[in-house]
Amino acid sequence: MAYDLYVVTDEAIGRGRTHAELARSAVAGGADAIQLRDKTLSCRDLLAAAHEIRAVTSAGDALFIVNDRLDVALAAGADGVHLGQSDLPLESARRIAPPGFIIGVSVGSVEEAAFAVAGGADYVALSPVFSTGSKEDAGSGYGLAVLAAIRSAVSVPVLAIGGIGCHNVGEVIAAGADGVAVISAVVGASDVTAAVCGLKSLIAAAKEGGGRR
Ligand SMILES: Cc1ncc(COP(=O)(O)OP(=O)(O)O)c(N)n1
Ligand SMILES: Cc1nc(C(=O)O)sc1CCOP(=O)(O)O
Ligand SMILES: [Mg+2]
Repeated sequence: MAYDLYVVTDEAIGRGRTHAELARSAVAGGADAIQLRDKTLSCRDLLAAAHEIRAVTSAGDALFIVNDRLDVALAAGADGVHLGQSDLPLESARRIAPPGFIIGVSVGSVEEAAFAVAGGADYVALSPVFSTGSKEDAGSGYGLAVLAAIRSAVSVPVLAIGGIGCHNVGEVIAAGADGVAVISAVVGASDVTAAVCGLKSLIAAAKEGGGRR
């Protein structure tokens, strides 16, 4: 599973574009994964958006992950779900999910990362690595040293999210991230496809330069 660039959709900063429109443009630019994240929609409307993104990601060979909602992820045939520390416990989700279903977990420390991996997480995401305005309760960033420590401690893909853009993605990869998850750097851009292309190029260069996977 390649997670180089994982785009999280957000209509609130998407310049009037829908989740599906944002996903379509991001996949066109080469996004490896799309996450549907929306705390405002009804379950029915979230499922409708999920079905649309499932169609877009299947056509474009990108992974489709749903934030928080395992029920919606399963109903839409998504590839996985992303769970935070206060969401459905990983153990409970794994008991319900089918074999091969991807479960990603937000972590803020080596300890949380090790616990998530021991519980069967398929990837972990340092959340946040830098401070961000895209999530009110994200808190200040944990930083690159914690990212490097998590990379050294676990065997699953390690992502980072929070305040990542063209200006700092290289150092995030150099610090050990296998990939990055972004919102505003892509969905806040006037040209989503070009923003994805730019980030993908920077990630590839950083991995090539640092001999990373
Ligand atoms: C890839 C990725 N990493 C972290 C998060 C944050 O998830 P969570 O801690 O559950 O917070 P909310 O996104 O639910 O507000 C994420 N969504 N995706
Ligand atoms: C969805 C999310 N979760 C975070 C966490 O720390 O748990 S930070 C974040 C938002 C990331 O947006 P941007 O790429 O615009 O900084
Ligand atoms: Mg959550």
